[in-house]
Amino acid sequence: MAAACAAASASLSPPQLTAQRPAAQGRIIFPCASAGSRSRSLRLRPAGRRSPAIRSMPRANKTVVAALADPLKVMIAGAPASGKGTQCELIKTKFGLVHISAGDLLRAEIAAGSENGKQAKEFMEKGQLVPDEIVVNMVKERLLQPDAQENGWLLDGYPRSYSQAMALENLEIRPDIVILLEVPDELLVERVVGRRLDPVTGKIYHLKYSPPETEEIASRLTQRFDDTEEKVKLRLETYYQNLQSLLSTYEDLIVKSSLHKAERMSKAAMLMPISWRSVKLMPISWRSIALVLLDIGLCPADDGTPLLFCSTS
Ligand SMILES: Nc1ncnc2c1ncn2[C@@H]1O[C@H](COP(=O)(O)OP(=O)(O)O)[C@@H](O)[C@H]1O
Repeated sequence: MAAACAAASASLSPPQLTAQRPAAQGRIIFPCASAGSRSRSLRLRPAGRRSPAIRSMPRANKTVVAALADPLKVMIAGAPASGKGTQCELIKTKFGLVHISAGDLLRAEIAAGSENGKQAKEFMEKGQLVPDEIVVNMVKERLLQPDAQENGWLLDGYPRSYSQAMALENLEIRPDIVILLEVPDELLVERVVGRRLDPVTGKIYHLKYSPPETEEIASRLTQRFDDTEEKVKLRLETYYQNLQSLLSTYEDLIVKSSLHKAERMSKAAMLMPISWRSVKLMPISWRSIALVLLDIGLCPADDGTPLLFCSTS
């Protein structure tokens, strides 16, 4: 396991899926895991024996062999302010996936003043799920667009109910891995209430843990209309009511990052039990990629707690 992890995790640079993704054989380049480490490739070929050329390579140059025809598909779930946005940025950058956030799609509808947006806002203000009639098609259409089909996708905040999960299952749209971020509620409320957005750069700040660098930035920060203590409590309630449907639909694909455990464990101790079960259950073709995904690193969040998937490069 450790050797496989090391081999896979050493290969990190933005994937070049589009240009080099033939049906049964391709090549993904991942960024270096840390400054100074060499860029290595994950060579994708039909499962089976490695070629003599690969077998005879010196260990440091060996590529990880995996069968892969399709681009990576990742789902990420977690309570409000559990860190989905931060992790999505890092995963997106590492793997070149198209980030599709259901919440962002809805906010774009609101900003555009569309009928869907107007209806959605009423539910969002109450911390409730926006009805399927609006959300399901919106997400489905985005997932089916060519960029997501070609580069793979990172779906954030969808599905949030059994019916939404089934809508994807009926279309035979399944992720390769589902990342679930677990963070204690008291931290979540504090994170949400202090969260601010810089509308110019898109950067997220926290008034206490990650304050704006200058007065000028501070003066233009905005707060999401549903980021109040009262509303986040409602959003949390909705989240927990619907979590079970996600867990049961993707039971075999879920990788959990549990913050309360992470606080007490070393990086290795935390990553192994999380990753090992899912990796074993995952189709052979995705094992090496899952190992890469799970070994990107660990670094503190703004409030000092550890997060998975922080960039180490
Ligand atoms: N899959 C979804 N189904 C229904 N409503 C959604 C969905 N995703 C987001 N929403 C609505 O948008 C709001 C904001 O979602 P999001 O931006 O993901 O933030 P958070 O995860 O922090 O609540 C939710 O509270 C909900 O009202």
